[in-house]
Amino acid sequence: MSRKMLFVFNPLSGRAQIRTKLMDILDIFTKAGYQIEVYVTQRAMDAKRIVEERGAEMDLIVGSGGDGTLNEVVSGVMGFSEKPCIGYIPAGTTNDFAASHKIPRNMLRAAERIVMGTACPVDVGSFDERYFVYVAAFGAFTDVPYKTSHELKAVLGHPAYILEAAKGLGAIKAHHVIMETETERYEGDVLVGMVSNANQIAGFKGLNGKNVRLDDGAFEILLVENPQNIFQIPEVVTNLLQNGHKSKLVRHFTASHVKFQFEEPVEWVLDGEFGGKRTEVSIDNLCRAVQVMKMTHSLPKKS
Ligand SMILES: Nc1ncnc2c1ncn2[C@@H]1O[C@H](COP(=O)(O)OP(=O)(O)OP(=O)(O)O)[C@@H](O)[C@H]1O
Repeated sequence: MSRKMLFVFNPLSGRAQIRTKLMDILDIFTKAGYQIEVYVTQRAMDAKRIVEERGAEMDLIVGSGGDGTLNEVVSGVMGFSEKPCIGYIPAGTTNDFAASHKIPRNMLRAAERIVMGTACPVDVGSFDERYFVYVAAFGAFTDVPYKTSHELKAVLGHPAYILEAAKGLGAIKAHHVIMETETERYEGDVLVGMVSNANQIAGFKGLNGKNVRLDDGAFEILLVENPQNIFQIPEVVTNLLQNGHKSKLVRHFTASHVKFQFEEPVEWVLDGEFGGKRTEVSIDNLCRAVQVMKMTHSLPKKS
């Protein structure tokens, strides 16, 4: 009997390249013996809804789009007691999740790896009643991915983020934060905070350490403290972009559970999408909560 697949994709993600790849992707899945049900998302939260409605019957759920679409697919399966495996074909602008998990950006190669791959456990973050697959963040520039228009991303790709970030330069402000993990307490004024399970965030590799384990039940937490004067800014930037260079203003923690408190509601971003405003939030690492299809051995290069 053929296996059932739900294939959900965002037609607008990134540069909308799915339009020229769709036939070949479906061909790869069909040849691998899948009976495919296809859904084209029409708006935000559509991917999560369709996964909740149809996912329980499936052997495999494949999502294609940016990190926001993957977030919805994963959020959709979290309610199932027996979760189907997930496959992911990156089609967004930065594709941080794919980079962290070594999923190829080439859509056809990613599709081949789904059908030939092995189900590998991956941690998921719970953020109150929501979920994230690689990062929950607040503060300066973290809103850039969802504030940048699809039209600009389609034309410029990643540089569209830099243009959007430049618009926000004048509005940077620090938040007074109390953070508690299972072992540590921190209080201070913070420009940017990131709770992540990733090797790449917003296109930057190694922000939260090198070779981060993605199935160990632990988050890497980064807090950038408010510089006392403008002369400290280059030091902070060097620390963030060059792994290994140390700055007292960049603090790193590791934890499975973390709670944040702020003096006023602060906007959070989950996997590049708006995550709501919170004065308090509780974040937990759900160790190995989902299985994602990945290649555990290398494929021969095609001529
Ligand atoms: N047909 C659609 N029209 C408008 N928005 C959509 C549509 N389908 C999905 N969405 C929403 O668009 C948002 C962003 O999608 P996604 O992350 O897949 O792509 P992207 O923004 O191009 O990628 P990236 O985050 O890498 O820039 C998600 O919240 C998703 O739910």
